[in-house]
Amino acid sequence: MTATLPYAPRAEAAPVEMKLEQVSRWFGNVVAVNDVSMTVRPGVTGLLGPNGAGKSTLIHLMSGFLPPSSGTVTVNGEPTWHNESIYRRIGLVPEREAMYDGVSGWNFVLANAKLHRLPDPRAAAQRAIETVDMQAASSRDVGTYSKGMKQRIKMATALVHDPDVLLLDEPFNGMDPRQRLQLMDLMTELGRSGRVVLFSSHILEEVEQIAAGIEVMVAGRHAASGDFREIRRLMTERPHQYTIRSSDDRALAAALIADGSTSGVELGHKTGSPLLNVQATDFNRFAHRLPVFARERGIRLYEVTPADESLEKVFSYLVNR
Ligand SMILES: Nc1ncnc2c1ncn2[C@@H]1O[C@H](COP(=O)(O)OP(=O)(O)OP(=O)(O)O)[C@@H](O)[C@H]1O
Repeated sequence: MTATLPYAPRAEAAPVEMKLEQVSRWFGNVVAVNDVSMTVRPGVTGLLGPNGAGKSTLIHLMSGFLPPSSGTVTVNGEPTWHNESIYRRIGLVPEREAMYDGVSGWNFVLANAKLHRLPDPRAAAQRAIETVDMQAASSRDVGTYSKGMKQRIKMATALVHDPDVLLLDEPFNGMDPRQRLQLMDLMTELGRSGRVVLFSSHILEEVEQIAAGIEVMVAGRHAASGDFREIRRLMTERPHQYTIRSSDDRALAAALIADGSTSGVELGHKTGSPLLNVQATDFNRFAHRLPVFARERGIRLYEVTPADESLEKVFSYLVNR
């Protein structure tokens, strides 16, 4: 993908702003998005959340292709739902999309340029294809593309009309490391040029690499918002559960209770062998004190395992704070 962007920067005096106000969306009894309010500004924003959190639904609501059950989504004050003038300002890269296997990449992008009724659809398609570095393969049928190539052609389709807002649903899925870096560069450039670039992911490290702002979604709700330092802090400051096996669990338990870096210590058994379940409230202190206690008391630590490190648990903590 090209390092220099062939698209003009947006005027700083009138920044693009996407606003969600108390947006909910339900499907029958399922509440996919629950009372979400947020403002997304120019630059790269990561929408982080576990599977099923409502990220795809939120992106479709933002794009104007899905109506909110309640609340509003606006771009600079104009509602996105069913608004043709706004469609020209938004580009969407969906996660799953039935692509016509028998159509060439070129024709796929060109068809979208025509749908947008661009004055010179061929020039627009050419520019978008060059931007994602797909010139060499553009005459081949989409059915012969790798997942990463399909992703790039979808990106070209979303860019063809030079949108102010680019929404990408899990864009790095199926990409190799080189393609991933190229896409990250392109997204960063688009963000720098004054565009709103929002992408979803369930991988914190991926989001941290390029997103200036992170919005966290869990179970349909907007759970947290901030830069990656704030989100990291929220995640490390939460109580941590550990399973410990040692040569003297009882003595270790007594020392930990007396110390105050834990809120719960419990002796237990798993598959016949004794263990200690610990809830550490002050993670840094606990990590520092545990080996000191063991050494002072001549206790051997056989195993210290985090019991709740799955991303789902971390996310659910953020929501239930
Ligand atoms: N068209 C639909 N009909 C019924 N339920 C839906 C529909 N779309 C989404 N849902 C439900 O809404 C919830 C949120 O789904 P959504 O796809 O938005 O989450 P997600 O965070 O994007 O997850 P994933 O990363 O797995 O796609 C899920 O419980 C899902 O089953």
